[in-house]
Amino acid sequence: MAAAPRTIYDKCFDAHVAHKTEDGTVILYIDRHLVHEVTSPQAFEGLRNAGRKVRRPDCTLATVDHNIPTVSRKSYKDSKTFVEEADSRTQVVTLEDNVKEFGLTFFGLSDARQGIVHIIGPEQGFTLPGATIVCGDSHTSTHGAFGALAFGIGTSEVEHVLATQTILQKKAKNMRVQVEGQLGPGVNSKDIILHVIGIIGTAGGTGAVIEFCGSTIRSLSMEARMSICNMSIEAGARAGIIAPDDTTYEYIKGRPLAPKQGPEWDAAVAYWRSLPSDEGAHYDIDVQVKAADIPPTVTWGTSPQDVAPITGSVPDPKNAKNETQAKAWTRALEYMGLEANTPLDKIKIDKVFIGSCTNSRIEDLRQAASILHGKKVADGLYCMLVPGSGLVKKQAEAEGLDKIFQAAGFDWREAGCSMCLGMNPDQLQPGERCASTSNRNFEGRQGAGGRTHLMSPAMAAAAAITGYLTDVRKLTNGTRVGEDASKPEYNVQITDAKSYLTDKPLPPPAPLKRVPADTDEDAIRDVPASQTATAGGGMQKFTVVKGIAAPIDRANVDTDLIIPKQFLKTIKRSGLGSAFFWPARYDVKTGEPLADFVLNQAPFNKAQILVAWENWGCGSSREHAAWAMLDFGIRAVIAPSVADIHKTNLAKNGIVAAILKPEEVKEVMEAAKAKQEVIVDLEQNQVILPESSNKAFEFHVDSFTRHCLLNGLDDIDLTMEKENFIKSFEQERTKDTPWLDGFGYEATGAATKLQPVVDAAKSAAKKVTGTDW
Ligand SMILES: CC(C)[C@H](C(=O)O)[C@@H](O)C(=O)O
Ligand code: SF4
Repeated sequence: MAAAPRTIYDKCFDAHVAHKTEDGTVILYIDRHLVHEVTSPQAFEGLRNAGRKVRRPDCTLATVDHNIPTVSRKSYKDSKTFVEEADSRTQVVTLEDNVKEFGLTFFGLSDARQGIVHIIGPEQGFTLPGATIVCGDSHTSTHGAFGALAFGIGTSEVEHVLATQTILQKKAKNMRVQVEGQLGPGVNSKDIILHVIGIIGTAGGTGAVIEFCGSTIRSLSMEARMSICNMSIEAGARAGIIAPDDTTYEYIKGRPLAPKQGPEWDAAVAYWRSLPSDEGAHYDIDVQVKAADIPPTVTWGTSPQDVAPITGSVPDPKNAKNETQAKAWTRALEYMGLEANTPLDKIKIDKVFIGSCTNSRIEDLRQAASILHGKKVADGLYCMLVPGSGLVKKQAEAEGLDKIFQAAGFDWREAGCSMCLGMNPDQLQPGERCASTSNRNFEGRQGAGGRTHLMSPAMAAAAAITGYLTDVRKLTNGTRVGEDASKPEYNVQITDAKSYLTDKPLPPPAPLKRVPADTDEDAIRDVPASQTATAGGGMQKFTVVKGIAAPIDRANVDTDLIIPKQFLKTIKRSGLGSAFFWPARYDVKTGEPLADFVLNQAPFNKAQILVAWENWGCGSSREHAAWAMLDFGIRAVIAPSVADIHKTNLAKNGIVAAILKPEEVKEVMEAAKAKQEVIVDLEQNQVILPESSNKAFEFHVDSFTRHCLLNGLDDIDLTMEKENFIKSFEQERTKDTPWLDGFGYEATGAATKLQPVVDAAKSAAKKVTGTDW
């Protein structure tokens, strides 16, 4: 019998199964692991505490991006003196130490290849079709543009990948978003993805991998495709993926970490050509979009689904489809300082940010420059341009784009995440409004009290010129913007991105013996090592929890709200309870607790359970959200749906996500509001309302997660029990896809040489027995 047709997701997933248990839990082999400073310190600490090594340093690439200043690096000597903020410095220096100790390839602040983790992977050819790619960062979905299975993970999973080069997964649903036809003038890939999120909502892709296809997607460049997959996470999806084609291969060819030209390249391309979905493959969810229906799009509210055509107006809560939406819109309008029915192009802005892993590549910069050339930004506006990597910056300077931006009045910065989330000093002040090319418009995202409108680089450039949200078509007389690279409307020389990749690679870091605590290390870190050590893995058992449940009467609570960026700068897991729900719990300006917020009121300030509406924990992969909840005392969340990455993070920390039907959540919410106790019983798989005649609602937790929760098990140990499967998978991988093995950077003059694969067996973790799952 012929094999059933498969999607590209099915193929990538199936090709990486190292082991599968009866309940469908898979040990999925990971080909590529990207690491940054925010989500890795606790993972390395966990490895260190357990005496484990990094299993595949050759498949791991680290950089600093979130915390770093974007001011000129001319005076850079070392990070200890360059990064001024103490807690940011601690994270940067901790990663520098960790890459040395564990022997990983690292692009630090003195390296032109440093940049946002999702920019540098593709740039270096580290990102390849058919590969599994993870990073402790939700926008890992970006790499799906190459036909890779790429997704964000939490810090416990980062530790799992570092130790085992695998991750525990269950198969997701297949979803297809097909976009057909030609885009109108002034419309580009950012508009496509904002429009799609507007249609399906921020929970639309929950539990699914979205394949983007259709003639519109095929016609896009790799960089435009990356912007689309990047924001799949804003659509709630586990990953986004686009089948590779000649555009993909052309982009990859010649990059430092790509398979080398010759038989290796030919074999790789032959394999990649087998990846696109088979005719007749099954999709659980299908969405069709006409390119002609997509206008230049902006967001008006505090969720990426709050989108509208720039020709439209701020919506009126009176027209909301239900009460929950009306409440959410009212709240969003209040936060954004907007009146219902205001035309969008009458909204005045204070700042413009062009950057982020969504839109800081060379084509994004060219797009913005093609609008800005010969123009000036509006009076009183602060505008910043933050290239995605040192190499993007170099290329832009060679093309003269920096001159265009600077002449227009933009601040030309160094590479990093910058004001996308403001973990560094680049932030909005309370009440400031920003036209931004980033991906999240959550409350406080770009600075406490700041207001974000998401849009494309062309639209952000148009807003910079007028000082208002602006329809870019008005500035271009309806012509297509920056599309004909052979006849640029501005006087710059378009260059080839790959010519910037020929720098002499830096040597890989030499292994470092860890310095004893309380010597030099304490001086660097501001916090003595003795106070920063955290136990790796290890979680409390969960059987039954009975207690007060706090009613969080909101949908789409994002992890930026559960714990905002300023608390992510820790290298510990503990002590975050006071930061839990900070933006809602405290006055942004005075830091005083807000008496009317439920978690500040007795008895809810002692709640062990939360009840919320759909899509709890959407957005960022920060496991800090789970740590903050745990530290506050929360052991269970009851909701109609919980976002994928966050759900895993909860489980890794012994917190149960009890998913109930909306009408059941309604009853629990009412009981919670009445201050009645609620029981979450994992042994019986039931939520019980003891004060309502023991009314019970069934919930389901997959059997492996349930087993770990009931027994408080460390899943790294469990995975290492199956190490023989991982080893044989690695042997097969070396035979079938040899280009995925063993190349890091090695200083051999100007050339990059393949490095042998490390002996993974030697780094095997200690063995445990007596568990069976
Ligand atoms: C810091 C990191 C966990 C986070 C993410 O996962 O997305 C960040 O990149 C963000 O954009 O909020
Ligand atoms: S979304 Fe922003 S903060 Fe997160 S990785 Fe991308 S640029 Fe960095």
